[in-house]
Amino acid sequence: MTTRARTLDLGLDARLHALARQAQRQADSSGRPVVATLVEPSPVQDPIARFVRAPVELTRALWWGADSLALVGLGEALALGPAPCAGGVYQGHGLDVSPAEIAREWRRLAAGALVDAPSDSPALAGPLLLGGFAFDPLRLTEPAWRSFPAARLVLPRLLLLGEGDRWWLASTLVAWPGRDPAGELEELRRLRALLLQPAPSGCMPATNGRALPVEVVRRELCGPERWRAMVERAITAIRRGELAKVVLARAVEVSGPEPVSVERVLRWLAAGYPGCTLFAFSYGDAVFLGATPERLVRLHARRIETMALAGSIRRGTTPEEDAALAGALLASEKDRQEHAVVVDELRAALAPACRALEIPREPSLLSMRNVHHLATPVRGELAGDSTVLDLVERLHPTPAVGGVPRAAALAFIRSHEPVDRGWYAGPVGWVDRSGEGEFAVALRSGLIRGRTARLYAGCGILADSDPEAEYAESELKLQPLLRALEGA
Ligand SMILES: C=C(O[C@@H]1C=C(C(=O)O)C=C[C@H]1O)C(=O)O
Repeated sequence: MTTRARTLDLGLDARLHALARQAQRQADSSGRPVVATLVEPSPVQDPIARFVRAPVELTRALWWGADSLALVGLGEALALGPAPCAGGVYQGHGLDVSPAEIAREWRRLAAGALVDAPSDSPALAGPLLLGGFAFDPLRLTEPAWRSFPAARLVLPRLLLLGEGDRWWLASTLVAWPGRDPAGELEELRRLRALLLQPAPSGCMPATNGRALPVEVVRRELCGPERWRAMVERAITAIRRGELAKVVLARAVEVSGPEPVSVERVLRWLAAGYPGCTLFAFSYGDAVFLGATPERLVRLHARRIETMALAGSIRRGTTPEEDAALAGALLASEKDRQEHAVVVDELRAALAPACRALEIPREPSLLSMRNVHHLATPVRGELAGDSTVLDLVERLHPTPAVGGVPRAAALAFIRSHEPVDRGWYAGPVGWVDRSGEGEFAVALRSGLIRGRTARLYAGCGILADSDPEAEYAESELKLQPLLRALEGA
């Protein structure tokens, strides 16, 4: 057994070496960086354990979709987006890099990539970017978001990929023109040795437990008074015809005497919100994470899938009350209108990029542990050669998180919301080397740094919205993370 394992390792090492040399030759002759990835089967992994137990100074990413695709990115072979200043901090974040610009850069890199993969590995097992974008690149000014720039898509050195019970490991290096690849190879070897130890088991129960056990202090960053004033201003602007809909968000900060257990938060969310996409990005000293019900866009086998998600109501405490509330949401004129605005915008944004769009006429109900939503799936077939990043460029921000008209809504949010959204409500996801992938809207999310977690939630505002009711709705949307932190 030992001999076999050693032979296998030596074989892998030789293949990595050969790949690095070939990449270096290609980089030297083309004058451009060349990505090289080696894919191998992996034992079954616990994605949350892999994410949280890697050294904190490493860039780390986790994506665990409702369809059970799991991706864990560790380390950074390369990052696309604005370059950081000293200490990994982004200053004067005006540095806007759009999804389409990232798409262009990625196309070039992916086209020249060298991949050594077993024939039975899935197409997306290879070089792949994981990351996301700020909600509004023009607004990123608060120090809380200092390690999260307008855009950051990372090509991890190590990528663990799981589909059902099959797992793969992709090890990636980048050969730079005129540079010796030995350093890159060495770093990759070091990480493999460090990270591929079996994860210690039995440290953490699969569910339960509070992430901030005692004496949790809650601080409103946009309390009821401030919220009311902001919503009333929005209603006035809507009645004046300056905009049709705007989504306004608030934030709370909770802190305790000890650092937040990111592992507990993730396990709580995974157990409580199985229909949602679990995501987490650890950059510098902060982790942005959440469990979102909202897909921004998925591109797979040239099929586009997105959804309109808008219109919300609380869950009932008895089955009868719950059914009555669901019925009331489906029948609510206001929520239907709020929802239709999103469907119309998705249709308009996607029509130029699609051959045919399938959109049901009636919304259906999507129910989470804390809320019911109105949802309409939107599907189509890609007409041109757009990547999923180009589709993100077309769609973000949808009126489910921005508003209509888009520019007026963004301007309103920028000048009235007291708290910088950072990556909340921005697109987060992944793109593979063929340009396919998936992005979600980073809702039901929070930014965790040390002992403090900052949580966000928002609501769509129309002419006849009621500030108190919307405040209560935003409180519902804070529940998944609040409960994870404070206990149920
Ligand atoms: C803005 C959020 O949610 C969005 C707004 C909704 C609404 O106004 O009904 C529903 C779902 C989301 O598209 C949030 O969760 O923070």
